[in-house]
Parts: sequence; structure tokens; C-alpha cells
Amino acid sequence: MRTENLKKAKRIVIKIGSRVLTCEDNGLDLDLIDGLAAEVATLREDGHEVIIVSSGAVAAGRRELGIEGRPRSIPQKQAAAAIGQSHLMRTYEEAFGRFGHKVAQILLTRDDLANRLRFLNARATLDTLLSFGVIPVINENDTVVVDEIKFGDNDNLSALVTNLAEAHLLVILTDIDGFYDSDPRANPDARLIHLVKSVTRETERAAGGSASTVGTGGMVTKLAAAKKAAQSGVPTLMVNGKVPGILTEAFAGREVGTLFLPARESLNRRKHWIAHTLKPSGRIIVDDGARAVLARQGKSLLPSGVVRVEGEFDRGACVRVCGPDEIEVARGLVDYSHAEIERILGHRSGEIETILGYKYGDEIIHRDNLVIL
Ligand SMILES: Nc1ncnc2c1ncn2[C@@H]1O[C@H](COP(=O)(O)OP(=O)(O)O)[C@@H](O)[C@H]1O
Ligand SMILES: N[C@@H](CCC(=O)OP(=O)(O)O)C(=O)O
Repeated sequence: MRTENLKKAKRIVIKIGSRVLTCEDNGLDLDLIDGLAAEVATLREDGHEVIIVSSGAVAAGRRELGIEGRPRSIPQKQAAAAIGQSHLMRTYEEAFGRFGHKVAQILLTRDDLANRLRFLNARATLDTLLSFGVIPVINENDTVVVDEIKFGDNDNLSALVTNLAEAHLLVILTDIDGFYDSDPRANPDARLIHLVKSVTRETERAAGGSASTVGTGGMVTKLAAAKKAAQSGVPTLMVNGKVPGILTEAFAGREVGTLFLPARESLNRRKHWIAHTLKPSGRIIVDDGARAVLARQGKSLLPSGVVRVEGEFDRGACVRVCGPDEIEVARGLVDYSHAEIERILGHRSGEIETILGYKYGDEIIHRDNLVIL
């Protein structure tokens, strides 16, 4: 099953973490990058298309700037990313150049992917680069991001890129042999899990954060990424990128690292984008009855099931739908603004026009725009 999942993947996203790319002194590990380039070149020869999501800009740049530990302020981090990103690209260019491959830099913010037009543009650019045989190297545009438009970590970004590029496999390279039943740095008896059929709450409880000064998110964000990829119908392989030849071993069918299987029922690309790429701008609290029909019967959300609305948003915005216990059950695009929903909540759909004087439709969120979480 493992070999089949890997071999049949024509388009692969490979995420390389800061911990993999840097040495003890926090500079870029040039030998390691050369080794990875050789392995990726072999994957290309075997007919795979490869997109790299690479971290390491901040780590590489802070050494250049002589900053010890994590950069203390956001402008410091952004300055480190600016200097480190060009260093990173030069290193990839040289490493892949030895195998006759060209690389292309793509820097993204969450805003770029949340806007459907820019999302489709980014997809077309990626397709074009791949059709020219180029290896795209993607990172977050750290120099300009502020909290509101941040992916936050590259694990998350790599899952969104997997959906963007309609890739068939996500590979996460990190500094540990895979996913363990508890953080091996804290528990020496932790056991490596080779196969995760689905990321459940229990799986999530085993994941800890990052102990390093360069990594962001640790295992928590990696599991979240694997879960998002699974929802696109894509498996995720997590292996130790510090081990020379690890990709070759994995693709030869050896049981290395952790394989996360895709969900049996995957979301279509657009619904995945609604659930994971858009940032919700408010909440709609529904009653028990509405929660049950949304979750079990895949129905649209009607005004009669809404009890409260929180936040300010326009028609077309992405919002969270929560049950009476405030736990999020779904996410979707609204057909009415928060102000309109406040006026029609609790009413039957037939009354919308009388209350507002106009009507866009019977639903607050149509089922085509609604994703059950
Ligand atoms: N259950 C777990 N299994 C494996 N690693 C874990 C677990 N919980 C926490 N970790 C930590 O996650 C770290 C990898 O994440 P991180 O430091 O963010 O690296 P990267 O730069 O690759 O993103 C590991 O070094 C490990 O200490
Ligand atoms: N965009 C940042 C990386 C942030 C990040 O998620 O790092 P990591 O957890 O090491 O993948 C950089 O290039 O330094």
C-alpha cells in the first residue's frame, strides 16, 4: 500500500523544515541541500513533478545579521527573512544546477490564496513552471506578512499548496524519524508510528510543539497539515530529512517514517479552499436541530436554525458555524451579511423578503458553500 501510494504520485509537494536545512551553528547545511537536490533530481528522472515548500529563510538570515536565538522583534524577523531568502534561493539554484534543473521562487501570503482569482493565478503559474520542467520553491512572504494574512507556519502552507497544485502526495521532511506516540525529546520510550489511518483527537494529543529556536509549530502543525492533505484525498509521508538518501529509500518501498492515509471521502478543491485557506470573519451559532441536519444530512443552513451571530461580515464572507456548545461544526460562505442575519434569524425562509424587503435566496449558507468539519 505504501509503495503504491508513493509510486503513483505524479505530482509531489516536498516540505523542508528549518530544522532540516540548518546546522548546529544555524547556517544553511550546504551538504545536506546538495544531497536533497540529488534525490529530487532522481525523482524527476523517474517522472515525478516536484514542488518544494522550503523554510529556512529566517534561520539563514539571522546568522548573516548576527542575531542570536530567535529574532526579538517582528521587523528583525522580517529583515532576517529578506536576507536569508535570497541566500536560500542561491543555494537551491546552485544545488539543482549541478543536475541541470532550474528553480523558481514563489513567495505567498495567505491573502494571495484567499482571493480566488489570485489563487487561480498562482495555480496557473505553478502549472506553467512544471510544464517547463522547473522546480518551484515556495515560502511564506515573511518580509511583508502581518498576523492577519499569515499562514503562520510552513506545514500549513505546504498543505494549502498541495490543494492549490492538485498534488498527489505531500512529503514533510523534518529532523525526527516520523510521528511518535509522544514527543521523543521528552519521553525516551516514545514509539514511532508507521501508519496513521486518520488524524483523530487522540492522535493530536500525542503531538507536542517545537523545542528548537528555528522550528515553528513542531508536530502539532505537521499533524494539522497531514489532516488537511487527507481531506484533499492526498496521503502525507513524514520522514527524517537529516538522513542521507531517505527519499530514495522511501520511494523504493522501505517502511521509513510515518505515512498518513488520505480520507475516504475527500473534499473537492473548492470546499477545501473554503475550509482551510479562507480566514473566517465571524461566527453563527445554531440550535441543536440545525446542527444535526447540517452534520448528518448535508443540508443548507436556513435562518430558522440560527440563534445568534457574532462579528461583522458582508455577504460572501467565510464564517464559522457553531453548535449551542460553541464548538465549530462547519464553515461556509454566507449569502447574507451579519446585519441581515440578525434581522432574519429564527424566522422561516418564506419571511425573509417581508423582513428585509428583498431576498438573495432561502439559505444563510447554501450546502454547496458549506463544509462540515
Ligand atoms: N509526537 C511527536 N513525534 C515526533 N516529534 C514530536 C512529537 N511531538 C513534538 N515533536 C517535536 O517536533 C519537532 C519537529 O518540529 P519542528 O521543530 O517545528 O521542525 P521543522 O523545522 O522540521 O518544522 C521534533 O524535533 C520533536 O521534538
Ligand atoms: N517562513 C519561515 C519558516 C517558518 C516555519 O514554518 O518553519 P518550520 O517549522 O521550520 O517549517 C522561514 O523561511 O524562515
